[in-house]
Amino acid sequence: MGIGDFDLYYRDLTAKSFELTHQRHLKYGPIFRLGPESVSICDGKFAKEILSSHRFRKPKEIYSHVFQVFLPNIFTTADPDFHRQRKGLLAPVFTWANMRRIEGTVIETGIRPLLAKFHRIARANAADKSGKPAAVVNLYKEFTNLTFDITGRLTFGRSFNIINADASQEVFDWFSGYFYYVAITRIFPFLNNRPMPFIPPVQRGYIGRRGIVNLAITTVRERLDYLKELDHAYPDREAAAIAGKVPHDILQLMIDARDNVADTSADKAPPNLNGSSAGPLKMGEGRCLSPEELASESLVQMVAGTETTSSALSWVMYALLSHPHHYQRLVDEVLTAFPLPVDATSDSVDIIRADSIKARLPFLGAVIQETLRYYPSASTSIPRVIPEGGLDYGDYHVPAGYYVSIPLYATNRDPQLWSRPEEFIPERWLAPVHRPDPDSGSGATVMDPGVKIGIMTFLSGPRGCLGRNLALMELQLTLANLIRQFNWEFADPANSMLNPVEYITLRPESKELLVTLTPRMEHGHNRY
Ligand code: HEM
Repeated sequence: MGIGDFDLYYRDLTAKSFELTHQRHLKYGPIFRLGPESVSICDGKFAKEILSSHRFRKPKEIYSHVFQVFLPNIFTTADPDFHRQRKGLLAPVFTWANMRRIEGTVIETGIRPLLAKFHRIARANAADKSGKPAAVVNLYKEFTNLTFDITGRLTFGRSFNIINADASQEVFDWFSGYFYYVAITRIFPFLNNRPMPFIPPVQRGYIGRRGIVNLAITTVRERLDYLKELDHAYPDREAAAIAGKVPHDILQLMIDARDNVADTSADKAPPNLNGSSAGPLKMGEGRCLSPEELASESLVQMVAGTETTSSALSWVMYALLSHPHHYQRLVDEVLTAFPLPVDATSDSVDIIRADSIKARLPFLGAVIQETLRYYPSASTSIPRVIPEGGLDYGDYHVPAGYYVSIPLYATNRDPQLWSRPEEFIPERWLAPVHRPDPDSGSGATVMDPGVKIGIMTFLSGPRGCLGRNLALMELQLTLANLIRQFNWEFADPANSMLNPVEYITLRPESKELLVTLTPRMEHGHNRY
């Protein structure tokens, strides 16, 4: 272990690595040495070049540790051929057209139950002696439960129903145990992969990992058995779909996905869960994912897609409530575009859909983008291995084999790309803003260069986020509908400041975003 490693652990332990790296870039410029064999580069345009191809590979040991719960998968692989093939199969699953297909599932599993729960809470409050429907909830926790239920339903084919659960669910404990385990075994690798009954948190993580792997395998098996039965009952899949028997979720889209390359050799056909070959694929069908590969991809989506999205939801609400004029502008936009019918009741009010939200709520889009810039859910530094020939940046040459890290939080606040980067300004996404010229003191009114280049929050290039469209759809649906149906305020305005900390994702240190909700229908005809 070198001095650089101590620095790395120090930064990890503070949970403020994102902020420390940002401060160092402001002090030392766009490049500095991060460790004995690694550099950090904060330069949006250059980062895009690095990420535009597979030349700068993922360091296998770092990625497999966190994201390889089971088999190598799209997230953990460092092999360009494996990745190209897997992304070729999975990227079409996450197109907007497919998001529309699964939107109903997202609404029924997550958005509607959450709205109903908030109405229930308000109704219960109104029934007590205060008579007021306003009620306090911890939005951070509610959003964690929401995205857990949605991703679980989409990738495991079943809702864990945590939104409505009174007690913690076993599966939720498995995942949280696993996340904690990953954090500990990263610092103490010798604890990895073995039962540790005398160290309860490690043992919990060990059990958690076994639990989620078994669950993923069982889920895929059950779905494949179900589809076999369907094939017996209906002449073809289209007839089954018309009868409403084909599930609308990501698991199904992954099962149906084929790559463009026809592969007729038996030895390349995917093995089944018992390890034997599933037999040759039919000509022209292309390769599909084996059951084990499906289980592995479902798992990594669960790991990569829940806390990232719930963190983004919490930070949007926090940013809005900390900037009441932005909040008010958004409320006006939502209620003008989608007024509540005067006789609306909590049960009858419709849910606004993603296409209408995108078309009619531009300020919401800007607020989401600005929050993803300002509080990137994955605020960490993204490491890549420098290929043969080394890396030239300005006057510097960094040798092959070193790591280059791209700090997402710092790049999203790079003054070269964003005017007044430390301010939360959603308007920058809609219209030119004043960019002061540091030399002349004057300036110009132009679009921020960062708007054109784009935020780094989902990364970019071939290794960019697979679930970006899904995350954006979840954000739009949740925020538009929550803001339309309820008014939101900090529960304790005098103590509302949150301290962001980084534990893989950026979250409030307290794990709390305490807010008061008041149903808007209360002011019309409908009452509790
Ligand atoms: C606001 C929410 C999200 C954010 C900020 C986010 C961010 C990111 C980032 C920064 C990466 C690159 C990581 C790296 O290379 O180290 C990534 C990759 C990935 N994300 Fe997301 N993500 C989000 C939601 C999701 C969702 C909902 C899913 C799926 C259900 C998902 C699945 C993945 C996968 C599979 C990869 C690996 C892609 C590849 O290597 O080709 N993410 N995400």
